[in-house]
Amino acid sequence: MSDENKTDGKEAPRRSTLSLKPRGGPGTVKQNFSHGRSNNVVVETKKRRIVKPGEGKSVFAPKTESVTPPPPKPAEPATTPASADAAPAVPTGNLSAGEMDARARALEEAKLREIEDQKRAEEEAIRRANEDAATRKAREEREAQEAEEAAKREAEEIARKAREEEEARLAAADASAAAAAASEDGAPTKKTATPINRDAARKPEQPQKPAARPKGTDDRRRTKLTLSNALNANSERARSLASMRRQREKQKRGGQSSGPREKVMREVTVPDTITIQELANRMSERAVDVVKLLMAQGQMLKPGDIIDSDMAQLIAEEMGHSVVRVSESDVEEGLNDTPDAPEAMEPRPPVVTIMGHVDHGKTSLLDKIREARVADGEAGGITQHIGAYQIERDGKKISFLDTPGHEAFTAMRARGAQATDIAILVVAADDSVMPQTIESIKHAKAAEVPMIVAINKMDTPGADANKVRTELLQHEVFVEGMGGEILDVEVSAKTGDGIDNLLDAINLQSELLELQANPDRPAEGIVIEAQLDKGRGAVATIIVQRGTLKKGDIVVAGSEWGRVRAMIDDHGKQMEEAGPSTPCEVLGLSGAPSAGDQLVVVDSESRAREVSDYRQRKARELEVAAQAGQRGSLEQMMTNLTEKGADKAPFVIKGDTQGSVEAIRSSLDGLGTDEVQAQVVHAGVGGITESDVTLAMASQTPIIAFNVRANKQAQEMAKREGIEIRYYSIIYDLIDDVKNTLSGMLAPERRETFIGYAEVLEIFSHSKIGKVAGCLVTEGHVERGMGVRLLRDDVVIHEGELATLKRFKDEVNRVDSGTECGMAFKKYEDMRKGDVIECFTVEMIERSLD
Ligand SMILES: Nc1nc2c(ncn2[C@@H]2O[C@H](COP(=O)(O)OP(=O)(O)OP(=O)(O)O)[C@@H](O)[C@H]2O)c(=O)[nH]1
Repeated sequence: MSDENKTDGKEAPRRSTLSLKPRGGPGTVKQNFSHGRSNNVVVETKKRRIVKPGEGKSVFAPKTESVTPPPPKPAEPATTPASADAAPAVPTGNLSAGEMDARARALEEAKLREIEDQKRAEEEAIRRANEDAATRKAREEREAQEAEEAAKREAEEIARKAREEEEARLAAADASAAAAAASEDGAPTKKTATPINRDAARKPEQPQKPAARPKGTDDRRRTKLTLSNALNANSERARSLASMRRQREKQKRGGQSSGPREKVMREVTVPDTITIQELANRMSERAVDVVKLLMAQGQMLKPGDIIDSDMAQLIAEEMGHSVVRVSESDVEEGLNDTPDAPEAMEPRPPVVTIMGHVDHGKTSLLDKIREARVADGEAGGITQHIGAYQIERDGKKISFLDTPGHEAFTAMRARGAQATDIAILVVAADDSVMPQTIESIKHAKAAEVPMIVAINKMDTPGADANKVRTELLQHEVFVEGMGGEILDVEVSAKTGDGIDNLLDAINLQSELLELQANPDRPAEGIVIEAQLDKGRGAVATIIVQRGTLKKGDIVVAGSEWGRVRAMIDDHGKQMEEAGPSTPCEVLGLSGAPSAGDQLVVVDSESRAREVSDYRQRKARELEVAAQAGQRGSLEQMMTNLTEKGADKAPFVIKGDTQGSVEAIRSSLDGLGTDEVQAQVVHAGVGGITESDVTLAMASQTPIIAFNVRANKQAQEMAKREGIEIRYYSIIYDLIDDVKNTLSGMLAPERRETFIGYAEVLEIFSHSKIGKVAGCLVTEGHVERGMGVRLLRDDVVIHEGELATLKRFKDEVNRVDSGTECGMAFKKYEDMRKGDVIECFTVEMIERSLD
């Protein structure tokens, strides 16, 4: 495609890029397409607009003006007129050759100048780059300061202008007011006043613009950031938009945090223990500041370390905050400390505990009172659980607690005494005062409950009630018959004689006590016994102490809680509610509480859960602390050291009730000696499960099962792993068995028996045996194979065995007193004339725990 074909016959001269080809006339271009079609396109040429010197700047003018430094300016007129001269030629569309040359020269010069400028800028950049950081920083600071000062000046200027304009406006207003007054006289005044007024009204708007816009806005508009601009030391460096924004942000922030930040004093809630980090958070302080403070006090702690409330309080107060101390135990507040109004109190039945030595007839007596045959159903005929019953006689109720008499149940007796109003001390008339009688007296006295002495088995031939009374005196129990105040009644549980007298005595005593309780309040009681029943879950035997326990109540018992699902009386009947002094079984607890725990009714499940959680946590902490104590405390370490020699027989105990487990545990503890000890690895209530077997496996211990059985899986696992499960239903058998095990572990006793003395008369040397002592047996006899000691001046020099015992030249087994013999020691030859040889035997005797 060529332009010659397209143009209308005229020959277009070939020109360079800067051609002065006639412009302004429309031309046509013919477009040929591959498929033969062609198209004529009209090409319109637009004229370039050349600005005259007077009207504005030439095309090159801005460049020369902004880039060219002042000195070369004189050269400018040469260039500018040239371009200006060329300008008038433009409208015609033709430039002369002279004009062309002038323009080319001007262009050339401009290019040269630009190159020079660039060079200078580069040199300046290098110089700046070489400038050390300190100088640069100083310069930047200076510049910033200058910028600040300039801003200040500008602001002052604006303020001044605004003031002046305000004044002018006021003056104008006055003038217009005057003009208005004058206008009433003639129109000309109005004419003169109007322009002033308009001017004054318009003018204040102008300075408001820069005032509204912060300093730098103008700069931003005015100056474009070019390299030469930026590097020109004379020109003020323009701020970038981002820099402006940053500065504004900084000012905003600075405005907020201007001056020393005011510290916020907080009320810090401090619990029993808290980590440093948490305390810092609650104070809104930095943990590092707290650590620093502690460091200054000589305490090297980390943010994650736990500190107690005292230390936390010190820190918080030191940092200027106030402290509110809360204790976790606060959750227990108000649980059972609400007093009852005297007018709400009503008489309540007495709770009577029957105590005494084993087999003195406690259960039989209670049985007679209840007319039920409880004693028949007991394993081995002994009470192993606490029983709680209520009887009604002549319209008066009496609640009874039967406690076991066996020595193992000390804790249970103590608890019985504590939960009771009156203690009945049963003493068999044919057996008199026995160890557990004495212990029961102590419990009753410790619990400060009045006693009634029931002298039982009065039907037996050897019964001697007075002997009982006299013996009781020794234990400071002064019965009525002996001039004291304690009621005593002679009874026979077998015949029923004296039972009425006993019940009368109980009623009399309870009247004296004036027992009262408020039945119209949420119930509180004490757990007498608790067990895990396979079908019924956790079952707690309780005695209500005040208030009335109802089915559906939400209760907390120790660390367990639950909704009372059912209540069962001592006859196995369901109850809807249980008033003060009523014994009952409670079903529905989350687990078996401990005997002696308080049972309290609470208003909501959340409250119950809160208290239960707190108590469980506390129990765990205690356990951990105890374990930590075992590991870490010096006292414990010393104990461990002294106990190191003792062999331990570990056991896992599972029992039917809390009380029996407790009893077994304390009995086993009591069996230990300095040499052997029973160690209870785990003790719990309920049947044996796989986890018990796992525990037993870990320490290779047998499992002691008291009145409980292993489930199928546990049985199989125990069989597979070779873990022995020993089943018992009588506590005597259990204790005897453990005793035997411990006895088996006792090291046999070494018993030495003296046989005879022989005096060394002479020392001979034998070629085969070595040194042989010629002796005379002075006492007893000496025997081959026995132990011998060499004594010199009654001091043992050597102990060993005889290598030879000769009579003349023959080896003999025994040499009697008054006979001479030759004796040699095994591996010892330093015998001397005058030494004495002691002969003895050693026996190893098996021992047992008594
Ligand atoms: N002759 C006679 N025997 C009695 C009398 N009271 C109890 N016994 C017998 O004494 C034995 C022990 O009686 P328990 O009632 O089991 O004695 P306990 O004090 O309850 O014993 P533990 O529950 O083991 O503390 C039983 O064989 C009774 O038959 C009594 O008044 N007269």
